[in-house]
Amino acid sequence: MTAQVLDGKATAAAIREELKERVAALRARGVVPGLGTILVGDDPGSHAYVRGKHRDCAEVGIASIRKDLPADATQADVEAAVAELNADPACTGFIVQLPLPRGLDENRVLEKIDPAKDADGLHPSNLGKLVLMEEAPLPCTPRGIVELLNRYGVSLRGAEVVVVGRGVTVGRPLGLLLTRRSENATVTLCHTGTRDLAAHTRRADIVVAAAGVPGLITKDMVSPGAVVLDVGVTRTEKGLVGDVAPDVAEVAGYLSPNPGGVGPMTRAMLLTNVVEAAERSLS
Ligand SMILES: Nc1nc(=O)c2c([nH]1)NC[C@@H]1CN(c3ccc(C(=O)N[C@@H](CCC(=O)O)C(=O)O)cc3)C=[N+]21
Repeated sequence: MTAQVLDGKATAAAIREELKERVAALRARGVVPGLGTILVGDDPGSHAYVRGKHRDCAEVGIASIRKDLPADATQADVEAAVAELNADPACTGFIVQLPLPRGLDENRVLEKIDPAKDADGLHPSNLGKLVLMEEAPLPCTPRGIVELLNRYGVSLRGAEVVVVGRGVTVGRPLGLLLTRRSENATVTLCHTGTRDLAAHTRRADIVVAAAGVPGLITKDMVSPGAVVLDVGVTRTEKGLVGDVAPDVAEVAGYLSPNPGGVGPMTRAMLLTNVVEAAERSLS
């Protein structure tokens, strides 16, 4: 048996096609959605991600505004760039590319974003709304994971989901998303302090690997037919390596690969957040 691929690349392309129509409808009513990005420093990976986001915007008709700051930018410089995008009417949503260079306080920067323009759903008041189950922009990677499963008809209702990784951008918000009444999954959030990781993953209907540890999830840790999503990425000399060992495909029922899985979905959800914020501004 070999797992069916949860193709994030193709699914994201289909979502972009749908967004094109929504953007055209907004433009017809005089609203041009605009995504801003703030990028600090010269990490090649971060530059590649930001380039990709602007390319996606061009494809669907979203305007984009780019603010690139040097590696030696101060906290005040970054916060000033945030203030400019908050005040810019052409920017309907924006992100601060993470991680910021050492010495800059990410949480203090994220707090300065206008929550109504928070395209990443990472402002503390939007994360708070997720806890409160109030409507708010959702973090892009967790939302992309749920969307990918929905589009392949993988049911979350009552499913045992093991999330590996407790990061603020993936693991923690994903746990909150999956336990909403609309998803109704049962979530176990595992992390580096988990005593017996394999005992948890073997019981799971769905395993989400978002730890950033290359090859962490091996074949023996996955129940036959389970759904496995590889979210973690590590840059090595041999290229990008995910958290899921390749032979997991021999036992899993569905596998979201990396690359080609959740990464493109994350970008598609960023565009979706920008379009939704622009739609909300009309109603
Ligand atoms: N404020 C902020 N928001 C983010 O959403 C954010 C961030 N900072 N910092 C970094 C992480 C990482 N991330 C990815 C997005 C797309 C791919 C993606 O499309 N990857 C392609 C491959 C791209 C390649 O080859 O490098 C794929 O998986 O097929 C990967 C990773 C968003 N992040």
